[in-house]
Amino acid sequence: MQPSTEAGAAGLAAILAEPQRAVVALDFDGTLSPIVADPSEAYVHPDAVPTLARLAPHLAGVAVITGRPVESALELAGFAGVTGLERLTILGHYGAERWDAATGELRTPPPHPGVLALREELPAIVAGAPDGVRIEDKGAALAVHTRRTANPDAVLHALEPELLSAAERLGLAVEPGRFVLELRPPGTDKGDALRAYLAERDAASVLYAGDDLGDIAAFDAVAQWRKDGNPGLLVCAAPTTGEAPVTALASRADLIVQGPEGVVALLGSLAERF
Ligand SMILES: O=P(O)(O)OC[C@H]1O[C@H](O[C@H]2O[C@H](CO)[C@@H](O)[C@H](O)[C@H]2O)[C@H](O)[C@@H](O)[C@@H]1O
Repeated sequence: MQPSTEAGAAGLAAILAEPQRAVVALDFDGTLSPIVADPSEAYVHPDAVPTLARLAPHLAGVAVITGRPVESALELAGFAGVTGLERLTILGHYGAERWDAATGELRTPPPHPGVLALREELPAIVAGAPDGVRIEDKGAALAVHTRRTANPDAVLHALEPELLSAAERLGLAVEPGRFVLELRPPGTDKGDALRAYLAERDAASVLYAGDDLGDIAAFDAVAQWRKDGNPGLLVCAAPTTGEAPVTALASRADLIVQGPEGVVALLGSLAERF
């Protein structure tokens, strides 16, 4: 798998030349985990964990940067206690939460009062919505999903004004995604999470792979990292559901792969080079 851009080729070359200074950072849903109708029924690609376990020991670190709570990613993927993943970090809730395999320590933010209030209000907001609308209670955030409705785009669009107004009133950030609108505490995004992780690992190169709107901030962080003279590789995991890829990712990616299958194949091809 060859990057289609010079910058991407330089990023890949740097990762291969000095893997012990490279960070691989990955989104979860749509990137390691195939998109399914019900978030609670998500699963990781069957080869994802073994492939990461082969790759990670050669690297400065591997981070899963996700909108999910850490515990959800841990439970769905079974990352804990896997030999080879001792240097894995999960940055959940867009970086507000953190778990390190090395210590098993989970750091969670205090509850945001806006989320506590929204939890009470949200059932009334979605009460008149068509069948198939689901509230996902993520603990530190709440998301409204429309994938299971007859017209997911239109239903999300119709719910948007009331959700945006609740977010503004309660001091929450709005995080759009694939047939989902999430209301969450402000203050961090995947770009902030990635920048901090790269600095902490003293990384000299980075590969970031993502598929959804929440990953744009991480793409921005890698773009800035490259402007600062550091090599990086941007990978877009194109949806395998028939949905269009996120333009802001696909148009800037050095490499476009097909969903988690393609991401895992890429990671496997890297592992084989070390
Ligand atoms: O940052 P991510 O790891 O990509 O998480 C973003 C959101 O992903 C999940 O929703 C998405 O995946 C679901 C399961 O495949 C799918 O049903 C839904 O339509 C997608 O939007 C998750 O449920 C959210 O909490 C995450 O914020």
